[in-house]
Amino acid sequence: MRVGLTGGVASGKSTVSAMLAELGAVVIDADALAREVVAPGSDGLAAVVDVFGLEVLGPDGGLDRPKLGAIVFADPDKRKALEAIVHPRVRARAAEMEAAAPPGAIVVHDIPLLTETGQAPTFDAVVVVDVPVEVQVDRMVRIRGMRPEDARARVAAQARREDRLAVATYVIDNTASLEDLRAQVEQVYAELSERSSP
Ligand SMILES: CC(C)(COP(=O)(O)OP(=O)(O)OC[C@H]1O[C@@H](n2cnc3c(N)ncnc32)[C@H](O)[C@@H]1O)[C@@H](O)C(=O)NCCC(=O)NCCS
Ligand SMILES: Nc1ncnc2c1ncn2[C@@H]1O[C@H](COP(=O)(O)OP(=O)(O)OP(=O)(O)O)[C@@H](O)[C@H]1O
Repeated sequence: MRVGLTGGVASGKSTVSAMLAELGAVVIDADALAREVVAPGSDGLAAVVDVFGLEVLGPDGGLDRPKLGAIVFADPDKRKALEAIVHPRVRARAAEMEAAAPPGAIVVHDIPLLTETGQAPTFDAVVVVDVPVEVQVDRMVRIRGMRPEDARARVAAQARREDRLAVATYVIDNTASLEDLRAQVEQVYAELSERSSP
């Protein structure tokens, strides 16, 4: 069974993914793959340097992610240019990882831009982690130390909350405690397990 997991930035996708993995799901994390495909020495990094120049490299030769983030979250055309490099490579790696999953596994694809990229219909079920924008911004500022304007720029680069909710099979509300979140994740996992082996 193939499950898409999405949510806005800092909504709690990674936290939910970790809980699903503990319960037995095979999780494929698009953000992690997006880092892997531009690792030092990769053709992805060479392609990024071709488009954005050597100034997006740090002193160690790796990608200066905060610097590239400041560029692409201020300019939609530049963001699209970066996505055109990263997304095809992420999808190829995700397909390889899915092919290597054990038969019968519940495979969860954690994809921040699942709604934006129109991938919802390709999954058997879509789980959306939902919080209001103010909670997203608060977590980015308070926990990650981002400037409020940078946090809002990231939110603005993503689908609206109602567009994500429109593609959800299951909605997980992550405005309360982690215990409350875990209880909802367990419930969703039980329902996915039932659907995958009725
Ligand atoms: C711009 C980059 C270098 C900034 O790196 P940084 O380490 O600060 O952020 P990280 O990659 O950990 O992403 C954190 C979150 O930002 C949001 N985000 C990332 N890229 C995008 C994007 N293109 N559009 C909207 N939101 C995005 C997502 O919610 C993601 O979960 C990086 O996000 C990137 O390479 N983005 C383009 C690839 C992409 O679209 N990734 C997202 C899913 S594959
Ligand atoms: N219910 C909660 N209560 C308090 N803090 C939470 C809760 N859920 C998640 N967090 C914290 O909020 C931050 C964002 O969560 P997480 O990293 O899981 O989000 P994400 O959606 O994966 O983010 P990104 O889009 O940047 O990849 C983390 O520091 C996490 O520990």
